Amino acid sequence: MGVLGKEIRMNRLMNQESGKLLAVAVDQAMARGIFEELMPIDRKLSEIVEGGPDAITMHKGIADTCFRKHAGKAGLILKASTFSPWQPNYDTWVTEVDEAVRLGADAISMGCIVGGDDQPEQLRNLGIISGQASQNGLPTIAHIYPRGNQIPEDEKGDWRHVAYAVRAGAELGIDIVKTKYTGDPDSFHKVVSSTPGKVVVAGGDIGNNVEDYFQMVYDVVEAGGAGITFGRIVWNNQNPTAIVKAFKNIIHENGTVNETIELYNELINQPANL
Ligand SMILES: O=C[C@H](O)COP(=O)(O)O
Repeated sequence: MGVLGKEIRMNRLMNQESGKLLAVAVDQAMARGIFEELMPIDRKLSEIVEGGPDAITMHKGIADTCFRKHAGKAGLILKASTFSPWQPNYDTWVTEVDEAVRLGADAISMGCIVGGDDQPEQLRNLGIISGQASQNGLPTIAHIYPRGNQIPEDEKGDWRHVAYAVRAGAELGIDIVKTKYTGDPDSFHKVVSSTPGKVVVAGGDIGNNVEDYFQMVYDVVEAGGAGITFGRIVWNNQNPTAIVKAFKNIIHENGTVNETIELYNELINQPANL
């Protein structure tokens, strides 16, 4: 039998009706550099929470200073590592499990890049954090991507490498693995089938239009994915509340892409009720 604390937190994290996860990540400023849209973090967080995500991923300082007023409205996923604009393929520890527990986190997350020279150390870190988190009843989430320097550029989207990444996370006892979408439901189904763990996807850079993202999320769920942890596509949107509600319609309410486009068009010009 598992640890009760972990089961309670997992049930808080995953939507009880759909069994899926809609998380939003606001941890990018330290990892990727300055984004003007993410600088007013207090207001952004309020707009995101207003949309009703299951959880928000952030670093400890932002949690401590900005998350208090949202406690109980959305789950907290504490990010325990970061890469940087100058070391984009190396995630280093920035906190540990005891601090996540003190901050009231529902889960702890760590990044890990596979397929590169630093893979051994990053997998070791993932194995350590999953063991420590388990002992403390805390679920773990890995942000794990096959983008290391040993993988040729044109192979980084290959489903086999993505499957390797998610399987490595599951082998190390990670509860939820977040990775990149492989671009089509068939290959993503193979990824999901390669692991006993839950697989969610990141959003990536803004570039596609929102309709493409609705289709992507629909396909992820159809292929057996457990949901999303999206960052830029949510907080770069002119109305983060509206886009979170739209993604909810697909992930938790089985909405079609067309229904979701209609809903989004209704919501996009409504100001958030902050
Ligand atoms: O922690 C952040 C995740 O990678 C999701 O962010 P993204 O959707 O901007 O890629």
